[in-house]
Amino acid sequence: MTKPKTIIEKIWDKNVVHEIPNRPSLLYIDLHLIHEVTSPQAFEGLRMKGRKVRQPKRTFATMDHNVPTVHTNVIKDEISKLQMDTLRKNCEEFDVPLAGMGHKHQGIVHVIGPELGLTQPGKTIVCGDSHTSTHGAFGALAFGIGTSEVEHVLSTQTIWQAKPKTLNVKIDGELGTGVTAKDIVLALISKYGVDFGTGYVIEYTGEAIRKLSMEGRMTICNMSIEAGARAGLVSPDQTTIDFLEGRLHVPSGEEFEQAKQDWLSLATDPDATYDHTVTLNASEVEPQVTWGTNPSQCIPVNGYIPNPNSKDDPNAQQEIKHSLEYMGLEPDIPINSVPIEHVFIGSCTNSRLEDLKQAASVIKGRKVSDKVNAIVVPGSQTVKAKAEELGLDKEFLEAGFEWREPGCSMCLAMNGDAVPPGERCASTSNRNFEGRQGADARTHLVSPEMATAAAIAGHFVDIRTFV
Ligand SMILES: CC(C)[C@H](C(=O)O)[C@@H](O)C(=O)O
Ligand code: SF4
Repeated sequence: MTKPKTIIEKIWDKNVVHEIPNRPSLLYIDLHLIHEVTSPQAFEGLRMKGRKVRQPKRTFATMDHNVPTVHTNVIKDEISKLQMDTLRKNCEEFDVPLAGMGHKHQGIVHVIGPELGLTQPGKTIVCGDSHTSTHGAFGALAFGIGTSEVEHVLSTQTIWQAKPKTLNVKIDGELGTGVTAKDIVLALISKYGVDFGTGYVIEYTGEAIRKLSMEGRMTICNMSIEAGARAGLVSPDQTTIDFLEGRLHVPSGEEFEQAKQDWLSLATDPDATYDHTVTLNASEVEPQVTWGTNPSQCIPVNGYIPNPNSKDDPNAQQEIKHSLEYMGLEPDIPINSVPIEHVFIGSCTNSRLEDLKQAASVIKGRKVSDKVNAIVVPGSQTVKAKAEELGLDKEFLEAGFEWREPGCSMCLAMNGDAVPPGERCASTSNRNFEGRQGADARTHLVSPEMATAAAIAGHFVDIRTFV
């Protein structure tokens, strides 16, 4: 009998093209996603060496980080404009398909890959972007790469990669009402820290993961990188198949039936073992809010801002002190008493149709507080169009939210959508680092439901009692 394998090992074995003992292996890449920020030098490198893109059909580009989210054709920022113009020129010259600004499939790279069915189980997927881990939700081995590696993949369709260790993150139990995939991943990082995944590829297992929609699985895999992991994935099952069936780049008819069997056979074998396992009980997870400047500095919504003196270790004390200072927070106060000035619903973590539906469902005829600026930024043109078909745009607009064009937007403020210095934002994105949403901006990561509730109340509020 063959040795039982995890999905990670199965994909690895299928895609390795060359192995050298004790050295990284050469891995074949099935899909290379591209955006405007990390690709210009890579294409320039090809040009200088007189090379072509090896597999243009396995390459797909979009524009996301720099696109304006207000309706305009004019990009004021010189660098943004240059990056976008350069991507367009490069895609034309090298024959790479592009869903650029104005294209009906444009959107955040990690939203459109799955949406168009480019992301499929068993694929190795890379992109010059750390949140490429999102695609792992489909049972793909998907990870971020640097710009020099982007050039390597463009010219060879391969990458040198050390075989990863495997980490089983087992999440059993049932999620309570109002508690979401976002709360699971924040609680996980809060429990185990921002580096428990270092050196590993995570497989998320357990009954709570099985019950999640593909959108919820994407939210969790998206933040694998915030736990230090190279990638995070979920073994494919019927939920995966149902999501993919009928999508633009997914085969149909007989071919789909065959693909389905292949995909399901990739799931981790029952007796496979991992290098390490950690667990979380979903029934104990409460709605989460980050209070600090990394995603592990996180507490349940009814919790209190930590006091540095609660720690014995001087380094831990200093870390809390520093974060509190940046965040302008006093220790020991309830987080739900903290007023906010901004709400951002968007990013590759939480800007899919399901996220927007869930965020809108909290409104119930109420209005955004007059002290809060709240924006909703759909993850893609497709999400935007579908949301508008459902009338979600009107619900948000009537409540006092702004309804914007798709892109990364206030997740990292590269396109000019920024939180002003010293102001506070409840954000559905994945990073609360210093300066992330603008110079001296203060970010609190939450779920889409919690973001809407905060927009209406003007401060954090427990979604479970906000009826
Ligand atoms: C700009 C890009 C390289 C960056 C990343 O790699 O993640 C961005 O998407 C982010 O989220 O910080
Ligand atoms: S939405 Fe944010 S996290 Fe995602 S790719 Fe864009 S900038 Fe990075």
